Amino acid sequence: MPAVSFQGVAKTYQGARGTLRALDGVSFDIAEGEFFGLLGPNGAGKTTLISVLAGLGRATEGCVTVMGHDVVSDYPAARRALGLVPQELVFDPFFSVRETLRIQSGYFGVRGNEAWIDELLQGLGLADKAHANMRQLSGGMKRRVLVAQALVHKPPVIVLDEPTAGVDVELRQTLWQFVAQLNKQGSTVLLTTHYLEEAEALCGRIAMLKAGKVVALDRTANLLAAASGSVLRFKTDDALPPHLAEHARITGRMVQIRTKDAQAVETMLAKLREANVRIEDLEIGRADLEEVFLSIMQAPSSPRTGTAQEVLA
Ligand SMILES: Nc1ncnc2c1ncn2[C@@H]1O[C@H](COP(=O)(O)OP(=O)(O)OP(=O)(O)O)[C@@H](O)[C@H]1O
Repeated sequence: MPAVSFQGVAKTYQGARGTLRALDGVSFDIAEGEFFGLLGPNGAGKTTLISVLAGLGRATEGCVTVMGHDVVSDYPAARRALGLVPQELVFDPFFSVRETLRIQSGYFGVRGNEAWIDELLQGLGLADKAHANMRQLSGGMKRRVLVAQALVHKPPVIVLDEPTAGVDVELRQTLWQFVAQLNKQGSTVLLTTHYLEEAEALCGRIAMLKAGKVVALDRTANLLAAASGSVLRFKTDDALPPHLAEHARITGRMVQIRTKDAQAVETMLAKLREANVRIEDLEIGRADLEEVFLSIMQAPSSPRTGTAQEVLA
């Protein structure tokens, strides 16, 4: 039995400009114990898919289960199997951290879990904040409480919706250490993030969504291996001519250009010289997940799974 199963999931919204298909036939399974990444640009449908999974929104078509429980017909069991760390920070400001966690436990009918609450506070670096009122906490600390709150009932499936958006390096490390440990102990993790280096480091398998459709789904290692070729990285103060700039990823002075092979590197360097682009700190490296992601997102839309090679060719 998969930990999570999406079968033919579609979701439409009625807007001023007609019907929007936010999810369009999404089907995939996440096995028990996987650390699974769900990636996609803004508006791809990630949050919509997670809302359907957590029973916060209904799919227009299709079927979703968590640990075998249908999220509509068997909602309480499906919801209990899930620990959702939402994007937004919403708390009652008058309770302390420990009270907040006790109340959440009560919501799931869990009692006598003080030892686990202590473990959560410890693991998330909140031990000295147990008695602090929620309104006294910084944004980063509140986010830690949000994670603890999602885990009070020891759910077998943990869903993290962009948990590190705008949080500092220390919290990211605490969070990933803690979640990685839970995953090692058997928890299934579904993560959405815009930080592709996090997804590359943590996720065993990744699905990429684009305009409501799954456009890539494979083991992270296979996605990276399929991105054969190299990336030319250098710095420059000069503007690239448009015919070169359109193939480049430019971040300030840093330029990255994907090339197929060694011959293509030579050709690209010759073209840069010809265009009088002075380059500094030249490096030739392997494509990372960000490169893979961008090539897949730029490819013409047609759903493909397990065939990133074709998408990138
Ligand atoms: N309640 C709603 N009513 C109408 N349209 C909506 C609603 N919620 C989401 N949408 C639309 O559905 C599409 C998918 O949105 P969604 O929030 O799921 O994307 P996302 O992948 O989570 O994006 P982001 O990375 O920005 O969080 C978008 O076009 C969005 O504008």
